[in-house]
Amino acid sequence: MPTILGQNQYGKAENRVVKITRDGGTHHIKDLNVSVALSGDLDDVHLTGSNAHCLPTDTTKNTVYAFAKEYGIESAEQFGIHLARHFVTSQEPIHRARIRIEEYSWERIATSDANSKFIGADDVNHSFARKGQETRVTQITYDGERWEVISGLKDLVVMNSTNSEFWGYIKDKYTTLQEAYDRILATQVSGRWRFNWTDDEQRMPNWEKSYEQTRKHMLQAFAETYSYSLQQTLYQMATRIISHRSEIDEVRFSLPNKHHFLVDLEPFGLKNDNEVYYAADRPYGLIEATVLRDGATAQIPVDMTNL
Ligand SMILES: O=c1[nH]c(=O)c2[nH]c(=O)[nH]c2[nH]1
Repeated sequence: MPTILGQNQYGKAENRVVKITRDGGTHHIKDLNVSVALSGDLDDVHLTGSNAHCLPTDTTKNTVYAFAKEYGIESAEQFGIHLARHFVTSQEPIHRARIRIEEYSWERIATSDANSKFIGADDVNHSFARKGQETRVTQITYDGERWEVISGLKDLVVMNSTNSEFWGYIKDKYTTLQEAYDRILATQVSGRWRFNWTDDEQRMPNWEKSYEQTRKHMLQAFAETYSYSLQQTLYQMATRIISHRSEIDEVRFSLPNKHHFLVDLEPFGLKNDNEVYYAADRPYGLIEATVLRDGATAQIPVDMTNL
């Protein structure tokens, strides 16, 4: 049956590129999800099996990462224009390039006054929280006598662009992971904290203030901990909450390790000096733990932080 090839396009979708620009101790992040769609003189590719006009999608991916290094990412628009122009002007069969970019915004985590006395101002400029993500959650249980209030948040994405190492771990015959002495540490925080308020007669916490302060202490601990593992950072985040918020006796975190892998740019003659990363989606390490005030008993269900 005769058929006619209609509109067609191809390219690599959802290239997750993270570019860190280091201005002394002050780091700037551009975090993009870049999708490339090319079209042009591609009939033969579909009809005959000849790939003579086909620029591999793998190459379009590499171009995204190489351009991040070579030209930087001033804005998503500028970056997209650069890419689109490149594909159309460098490859004769490619007549049209459509670049779609989602940009994820990050804001700096304000660190505590106490901390800034000990470290230079430069040192606190590498910790970020992703904008517009988190959901605040709470669960209230009452049996006619006692109250249990467990509150928390989920989907708060945070990143330290330095001050994270991971080395000295077990190595067996299946271990390929390279030790890291300066890596990105990023996670999507899901946390729950249990209030010790159980009784109508006791003074009720100021829930709004408690949330705001708990969130603040948690973020400050994330930003201020020089980390040797996400496990260690988790413990610091929870401990900071318990030591500053007397109304909270138990904290549980579920922290996916959002891996950022350095892109190998050497095949393109470029040196990647800890600048251009591939933000991997899955699999991810999942680090979970409960931290208790001394004398308290664990009541937050193990699986609750995964909801
Ligand atoms: O902070 C980390 N903790 C781990 O347990 C772990 N495992 C791994 O492969 N990378 C990391 N990073």
